[in-house]
Amino acid sequence: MGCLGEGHFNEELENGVSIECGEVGFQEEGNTNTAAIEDAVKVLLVGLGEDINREGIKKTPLRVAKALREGTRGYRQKVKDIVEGALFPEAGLDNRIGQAGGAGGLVIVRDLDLYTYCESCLLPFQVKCHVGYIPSSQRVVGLSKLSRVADVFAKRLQEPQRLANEVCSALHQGIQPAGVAVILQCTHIHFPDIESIFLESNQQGWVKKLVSSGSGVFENKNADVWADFFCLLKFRGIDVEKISLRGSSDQHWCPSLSALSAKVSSKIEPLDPTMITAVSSILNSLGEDSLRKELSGTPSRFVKWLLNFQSIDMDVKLNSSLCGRIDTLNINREINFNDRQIHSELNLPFWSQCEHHILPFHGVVHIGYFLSEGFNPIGKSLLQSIVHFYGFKLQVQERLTRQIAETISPLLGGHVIVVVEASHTCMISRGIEKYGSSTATIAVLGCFSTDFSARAAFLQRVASATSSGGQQFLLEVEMF
Ligand SMILES: Nc1nc2c(ncn2[C@@H]2O[C@H](COP(=O)(O)OP(=O)(O)OP(=O)(O)O)[C@@H](O)[C@H]2O)c(=O)[nH]1
Ligand SMILES: [Zn+2]
Repeated sequence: MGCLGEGHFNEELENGVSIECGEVGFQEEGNTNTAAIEDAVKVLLVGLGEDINREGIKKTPLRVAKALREGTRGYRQKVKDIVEGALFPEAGLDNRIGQAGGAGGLVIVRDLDLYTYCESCLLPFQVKCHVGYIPSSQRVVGLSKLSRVADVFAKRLQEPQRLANEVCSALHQGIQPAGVAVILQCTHIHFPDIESIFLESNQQGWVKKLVSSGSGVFENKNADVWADFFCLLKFRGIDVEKISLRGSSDQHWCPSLSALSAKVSSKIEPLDPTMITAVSSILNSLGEDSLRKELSGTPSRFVKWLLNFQSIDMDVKLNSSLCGRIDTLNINREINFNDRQIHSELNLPFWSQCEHHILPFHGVVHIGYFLSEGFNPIGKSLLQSIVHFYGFKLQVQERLTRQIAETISPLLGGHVIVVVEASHTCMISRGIEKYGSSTATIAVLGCFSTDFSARAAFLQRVASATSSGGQQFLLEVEMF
């Protein structure tokens, strides 16, 4: 496949793996590309109707440019340099029948967490990577290099099967083993259906795809050695035996290509051509060819995704919902503290876009309130609309939490608690790369701000409805 030594640029690498070329010109080229991406991001922000001098997003173009350069650094890395210096002699079996050590003993590294950019929509997708190889010629490779090589190809615009093939092929060429096997469990964010999302909230979830690639003795999909690989994965609770080793024939791994998404997106066309040109110029600045077949629709798909967060239509929807609501309610009545019933609506999904990095963050909102006398409970669909209204914007989580609380508070008499739980792609796919991390924020208004027991009662209700985390914590405390 010609992956070994492949790279569009040979500049100094961000992860310090290899410095192929110390020429000053490459640094300058990097700066020029970063500046070009910044300019393009400004065009996108303006297209979304944002004020690019607003405090929260002033630095966003630079952050996005840095994130994209970092997320595609694989174009500037060379596999050869990574592997070559880390091949170590290791004995095989001495005059016995069998395979072991540097001559035939299967080695696998499991659960490598990677992030890569989807070439169809430019959103990051998560990859759990398992790599195996069978050493030959009495030599083994440094374990970390399996991960580093996988990362070289993850840090490019990718599609799952191609990523698996490229990692497999590059390792095979670099190590020259008896065979290499790669299994990837890929998880792509789902695209919200912005039109119907107000009607049904069942828009959570992920698109998952499992792919594999094998070389040498792993080329035969029925080889016993694959069974060994699967069993070693099972030790970690990973059951991939049912995967089609011939590769999935799913037409649309990326939700942006699905029929539903196309239908939804068609409703927010026509797209601003300057935004599309801006995304094309970003692709070129990253070292890609925006005319490459697989990338030809990517700029418009990315712009369509972004326009979800313009939320013009939803202003009207929310205002009409709220006006209708406020007309039928009395405002400023005291809460009946004798009846301490906390009304709650848990797990309302939301989608948002981090205004610092223009990357998705999404999760659920839990709302609790005391109903003041003379007020009526708010139905789930109105709460969900409010959540979506403040979600579909360039946001930060604290502001989202506050805005939801402030909006529903006058509709209920002022005693409201709102908890937002979210995964931030910018915390996971880039920068600090805290896989599995999530963020929770709380806003408390009225008596929830002073009455600890009311707060605790609501939070306990959320804990028992959503996970067993609370119990685990108690057990840990008892151990001390
Ligand atoms: N408070 C808050 N911070 C957020 C939210 N979303 C993203 N961020 C943070 O915004 C900050 C931006 O920090 P900067 O130092 O300007 O940008 P950066 O260099 O990309 O930061 P790193 O993420 O640390 O690499 C980061 O710490 C992000 O984690 C959010 O909803 N709320
Ligand atoms: Zn995609």
